[in-house]
Amino acid sequence: MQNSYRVRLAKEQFTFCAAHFITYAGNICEPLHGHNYTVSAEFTGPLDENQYVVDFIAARDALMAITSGLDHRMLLPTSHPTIAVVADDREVTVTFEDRRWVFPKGDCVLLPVSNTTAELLAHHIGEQLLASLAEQGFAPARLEVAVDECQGQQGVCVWDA
Ligand SMILES: Nc1nc2c(c(=O)[nH]1)N=C([C@H](O)[C@H](O)COP(=O)(O)OP(=O)(O)OP(=O)(O)O)CN2
Repeated sequence: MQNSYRVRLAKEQFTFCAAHFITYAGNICEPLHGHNYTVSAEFTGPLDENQYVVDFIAARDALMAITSGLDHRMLLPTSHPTIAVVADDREVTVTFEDRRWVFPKGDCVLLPVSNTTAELLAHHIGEQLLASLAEQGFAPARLEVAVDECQGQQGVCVWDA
C-alpha cells in the first residue's frame, strides 16, 4: 500500500462578501447581486524536511491575503466577450448591450477572467495562491481550489504538476 499526503484549508476566515453578475446562455446577463463566497484549498505532494506538504501558516496567510482583497468589492471580468469594463482614475464604467453601471474605482476588483463564475474565481484565486507560495519555496504537486457561492454550490479548479 502507498501513502500520499494532503493539506486541506477550509476556514471561516476565507469568506469574502462580494458583488458580481455573469452572463449565461449567450446573452442573458444576470442582475447585479452578491454572495458570501467561501474558499477552500487542498494541496497534495511529498513531505518536505519539516514533514509538511505545505506549511499551514504560509498557505493560510497567502489565501487570507487573496480573499481579503476580494472582500466588499464589485468583481468585474476584464476579458468577457460582451461585458466591457473601462477604468479611469476615479471610476469603472461597465456596459453590456444597453445596460451601463458606474462604480467608484476603489470598490472594484478587475479580474483577468471571461466571466465571474465560481469556477473562474477558483482559477484566479488558485493562480494567485500558487504564485505566492512559489515565492516562499512551496510547489505542491497538486492543488484544488473550491469557491462556494452559497453554502453548497461550488466551482472547483484543479492544477496537476
Ligand atoms: N457552474 C456554475 N453555475 C452557475 C454559476 C457559477 O458560477 N457556476 N453562477 C450562477 C449565478 O451567479 C447565480 O448567482 C447563482 O445562482 P443562485 O443559486 O440563484 O444563487 P443565490 O445566491 O441567489 O442562491 P439561492 O439559493 O437562490 O439563495 C448560476 N449558475
